[in-house]
Amino acid sequence: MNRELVEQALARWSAPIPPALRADFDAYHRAQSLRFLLLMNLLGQAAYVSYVAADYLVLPDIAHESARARSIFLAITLPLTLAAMRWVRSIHLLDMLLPTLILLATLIWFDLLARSQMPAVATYIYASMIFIVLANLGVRVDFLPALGLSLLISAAILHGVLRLHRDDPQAVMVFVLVYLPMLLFSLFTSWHTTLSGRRAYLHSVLDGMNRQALLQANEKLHALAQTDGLTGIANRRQFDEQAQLFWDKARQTGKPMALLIIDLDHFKAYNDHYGHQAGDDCLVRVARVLSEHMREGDYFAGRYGGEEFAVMLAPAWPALAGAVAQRLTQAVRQLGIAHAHRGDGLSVVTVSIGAALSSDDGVHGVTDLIRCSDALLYEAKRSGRNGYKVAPRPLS
Ligand SMILES: Nc1nc2c(ncn2[C@@H]2O[C@H](COP(=O)(O)OP(=O)(O)OP(=O)(O)O)[C@@H](O)[C@H]2O)c(=O)[nH]1
Repeated sequence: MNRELVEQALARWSAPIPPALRADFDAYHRAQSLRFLLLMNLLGQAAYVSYVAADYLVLPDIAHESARARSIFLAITLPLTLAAMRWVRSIHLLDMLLPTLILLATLIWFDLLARSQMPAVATYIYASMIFIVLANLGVRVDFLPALGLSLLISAAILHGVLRLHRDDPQAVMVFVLVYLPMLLFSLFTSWHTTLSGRRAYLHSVLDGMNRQALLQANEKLHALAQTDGLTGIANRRQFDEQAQLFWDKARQTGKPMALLIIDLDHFKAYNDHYGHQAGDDCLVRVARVLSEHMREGDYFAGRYGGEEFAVMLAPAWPALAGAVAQRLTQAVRQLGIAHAHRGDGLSVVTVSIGAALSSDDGVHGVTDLIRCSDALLYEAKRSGRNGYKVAPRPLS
């Protein structure tokens, strides 16, 4: 979703929901408002039924009829409400359930009042205000349909009042004067509630976008902090973390790990003759060989620093470490990167490797392992380069 669209919608006073977000808006409101709508409907029905007590007090002549009508009303609307809240997916329909039932309740109530001969009817009609207030307070999502239903409820109330005060226009006028502010107040409330609902939703979309962007930026930063900028493989920081993990696992499983330190041979001469940029390209190609060389098993390749790389594998034994070191030296040599100025008779870029194992004598931690690999690398260099040394038994 386009962030600008959401911001534009929020900038408009009516905060319209962009079409692309409507389905999500409905789902959001269903989750937010379903419980409220259910409670409002149940409370409304409970209040409607409880007015039977008032009828027995002030309109005893229609109290029985009222009790029957209200009971029938409840018998229909209660299961209907529960079923609608359970099965109806559309939050718009659920939102309109309460005003619709209130319209029905209004019609029934005025019909009952019209049958009563009690003088209290003239004042009791003012209780009808509760219908319009409740209808509008219960609205969460759609103001316009709520407005339509409010007008219908008001028409039903006015029709009932006119019927009861057929010969008393002054009483009708007083009722209307009292009723109108109540109607406007409750309409304002439902307009404000629905507008706030849209705004809250649009803000939640923006918050979600912000969180997502932050998450992505964090992931990117994390990757950058762990990756070597030149070669794209793991950097020293990540290598150190992984070395400790490899070490811990080796101790837990009792199976040794191997650490291979890989150093380019005569790389200073390469840089001096082919230039620093060519030196960088050479490092990138060697890094690719190391990182792509083995895909299965616990294998980890990183740039250790400068023209030095490191590879870890687990579990590892001297023979396996030797075999991997041999394959790696061979693979780099086979890249065939021309190096005519190394001065030892060879004419391509090669590497020397020192490989130590966690099971070697005197190795008690990652630092010892690195020290041993370094010492073996030094031996490999001294033995003429383009080769490897593995402890405890030199293989070449
Ligand atoms: N192009 C390039 N060169 C680098 C980079 N990091 C280190 N080097 C170079 O690698 C060279 C390493 O040189 P030395 O440590 O003298 O080792 P060597 O010439 O490879 O000799 P031996 O290791 O004994 O075979 C130096 O010239 C560094 O400048 C890098 O990121 N890019």
